[in-house]
Amino acid sequence: MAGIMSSQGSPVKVYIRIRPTANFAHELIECLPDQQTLRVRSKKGKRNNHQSSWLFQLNGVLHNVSQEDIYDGVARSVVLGTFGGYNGTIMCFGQTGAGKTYTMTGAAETYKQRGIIPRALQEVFQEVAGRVDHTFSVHLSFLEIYNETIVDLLSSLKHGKGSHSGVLTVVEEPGGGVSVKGLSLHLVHNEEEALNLLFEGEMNRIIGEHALNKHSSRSHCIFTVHIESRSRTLSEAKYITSKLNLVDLAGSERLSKTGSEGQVQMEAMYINKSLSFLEQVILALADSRREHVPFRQCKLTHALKDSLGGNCNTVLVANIYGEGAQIEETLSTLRFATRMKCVKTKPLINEHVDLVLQVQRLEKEIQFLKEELSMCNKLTNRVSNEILSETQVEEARRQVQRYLSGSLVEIPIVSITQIQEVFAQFKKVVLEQQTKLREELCPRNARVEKAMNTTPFTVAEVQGSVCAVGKVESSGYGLGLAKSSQRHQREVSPKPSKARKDKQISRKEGALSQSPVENTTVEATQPLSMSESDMTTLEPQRQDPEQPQHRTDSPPPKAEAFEDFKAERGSEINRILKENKAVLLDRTSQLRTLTDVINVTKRGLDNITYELRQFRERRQSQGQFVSAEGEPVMEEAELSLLMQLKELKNRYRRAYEDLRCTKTEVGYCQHLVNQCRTRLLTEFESWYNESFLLPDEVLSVLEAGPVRPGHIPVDKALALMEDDEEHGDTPGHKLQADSSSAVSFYNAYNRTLQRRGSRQASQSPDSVRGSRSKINLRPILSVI
Ligand SMILES: Nc1ncnc2c1ncn2[C@@H]1O[C@H](COP(=O)(O)OP(=O)(O)OP(=O)(O)O)[C@@H](O)[C@H]1O
Repeated sequence: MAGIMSSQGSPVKVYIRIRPTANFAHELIECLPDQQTLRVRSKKGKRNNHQSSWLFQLNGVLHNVSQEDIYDGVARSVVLGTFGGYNGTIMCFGQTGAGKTYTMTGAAETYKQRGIIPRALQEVFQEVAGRVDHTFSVHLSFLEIYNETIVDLLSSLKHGKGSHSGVLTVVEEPGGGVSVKGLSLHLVHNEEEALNLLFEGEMNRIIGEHALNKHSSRSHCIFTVHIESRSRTLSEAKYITSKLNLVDLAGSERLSKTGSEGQVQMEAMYINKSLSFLEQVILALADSRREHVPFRQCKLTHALKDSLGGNCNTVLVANIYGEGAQIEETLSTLRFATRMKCVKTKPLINEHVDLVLQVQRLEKEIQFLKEELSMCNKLTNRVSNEILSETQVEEARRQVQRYLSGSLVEIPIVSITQIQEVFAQFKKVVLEQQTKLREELCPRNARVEKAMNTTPFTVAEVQGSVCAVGKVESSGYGLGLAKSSQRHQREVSPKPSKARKDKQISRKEGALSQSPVENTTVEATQPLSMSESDMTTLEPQRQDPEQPQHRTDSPPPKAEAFEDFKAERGSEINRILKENKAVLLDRTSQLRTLTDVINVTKRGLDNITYELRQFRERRQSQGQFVSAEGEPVMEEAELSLLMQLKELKNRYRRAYEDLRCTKTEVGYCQHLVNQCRTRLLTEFESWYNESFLLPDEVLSVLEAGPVRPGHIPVDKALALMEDDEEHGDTPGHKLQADSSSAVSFYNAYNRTLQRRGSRQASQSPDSVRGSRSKINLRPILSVI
């Protein structure tokens, strides 16, 4: 048993209660105004020659005091002390008939005159009902010591625990206390049950009749209330117990006065003897020099051992007569009371540890520590042989879902395998979200994609099937060149492009003045791939006055040709590009707006958090208001801030989610724009080369092969011509002979370029530069 000492030692409190009488001896007994001192004078002074009067100072002199006031003034604090874990003893001592039983039990006939015991029982159960944070168990026992024998006054009742049929004996307990072995303990749940037991025990008491008292108690009685309380809120295994001993001692008597005979006389002898031992014990306890206290001399002193010299709050009520006839016994009682006042007890809280609960708690802790250790080992060694069951996997999935939805604050870590599963579940969710997002985005960009898909320049087409030369695609814009016959027909088309017109004029002029070979030579000396300076200036190619006349057959300036291309041949891809750019612009602007919203919301969140922190700090320094229900009370302003914070957090989350989606859209649109831009440039280049740079001979060879003219770099195509000339063969013959292998070569070459081009297109528009030919596309890029 653990104990907490309330003080170094507290003296026993002693009160005097005077039995009311019509013949109060005012000349002998005087209650002084302090209500704590009693002056007693000796009758005629014949026995106490040296001193005719005595002053007895006690804790209170109670004269003409009601039963209620006696309880409040004498007993109440002791009763309440038991709920703090302190044992308490209230004891009535005095001459026979002086009012001990009246004080302790009261007059059974009148409710108003009920004594300390019934009032204490009422108080106990009121407290039990009021202390909802604790559970209580209340047991009662009731014994009498009659002729030096301990009798269980409740042994006739069933359901008492601890009783046995043998002799009841006082036994010492390990903590220094005492208990009565074999005494029955009765669990009671309410005041009524407790009073029933009290009355039952009272009925079993031995009552005798003599001259001074018709209903004289012939025994010492100890009514004990045993209280055990456990906290409902604290899960600790600790609990407290306490005992309230309510002792009604048998009255001292002078046989000459009581006129007792026979049985009653013998009882009186036992009573007087035990009271005499009690006096000796009190003398010993009051004398600090005494080492030995003779508690064991009789059953009464032994049973009262811890009430007198132990850890109790002890109160003694000394009952006296107010009549002159009993002054000798009154003096004797007052002397006993004065000695009792010198006795000190050491009240302790009776705190215990519930061993069963303690073991359970420790087992739980050991289990927890084992798990923690195992986790630690796993983390350190990175070892995990565990395989999760389906239920565990499902649990991990549910935890991740709840965590993402916000209904779970954190996912408890159980094992490495569980952590891995949780990550796997997170990955699953992310992938699902990605797919969903893509599906959501697709309809928005379907229009653009559809347009892209309808155009002929798909990767599959480039890499796989190749259109016949001169074949014009059925949908979208045409690509490649028409057969030379058709080309000539185009010359008379109602609206020839400017570039085409230049080319036609130039070709016509060349045809008049130059042989095909010369013409080819001129073409070869002219830069086939535009130099950087050419493209940077974007100036139309001026004819050098020093150069021969045939130089007039020069291609139109690229920038100009590009404008023509966009207006005609490349109009469809150009339109798509424009649309994509518009969508991109729109999404970028949305992104900017959302970023602004997020930044503003974040600033708002920071401000409110700062203000809330100030509120909290102020509250900590000034104290927390608490409502009647014990709930912390918040100021209206702080509450409003909290609501705002919640709202802002929601807004922030929504905006962030939108931002994420819009960012993805922007990335996607940017990709489409890049793709269109690259394609426009690539096709322009092919068209330009074929329209203005490749000689008709090469074109005619290409027309016959499986590759489209636009897919062969112009310098390579011309190189074919040069090779043929070097070998002295007729160009037409040689080209036709070698065309299949050359075209295969360039076809493959072209595919590689296309693959690289499409890769670069998805990266950046600039990276397209130089991928297909040496033509610098930067100026055109800057235009589009
Ligand atoms: N303060 C009091 N007010 C009214 N009646 C009292 C008071 N004290 C005692 N009496 C009455 O005196 C009578 C004797 O009292 P009581 O039985 O309590 O004495 P006692 O000290 O217990 O005697 P005993 O030691 O013989 O048992 C009873 O009838 C009781 O009602």
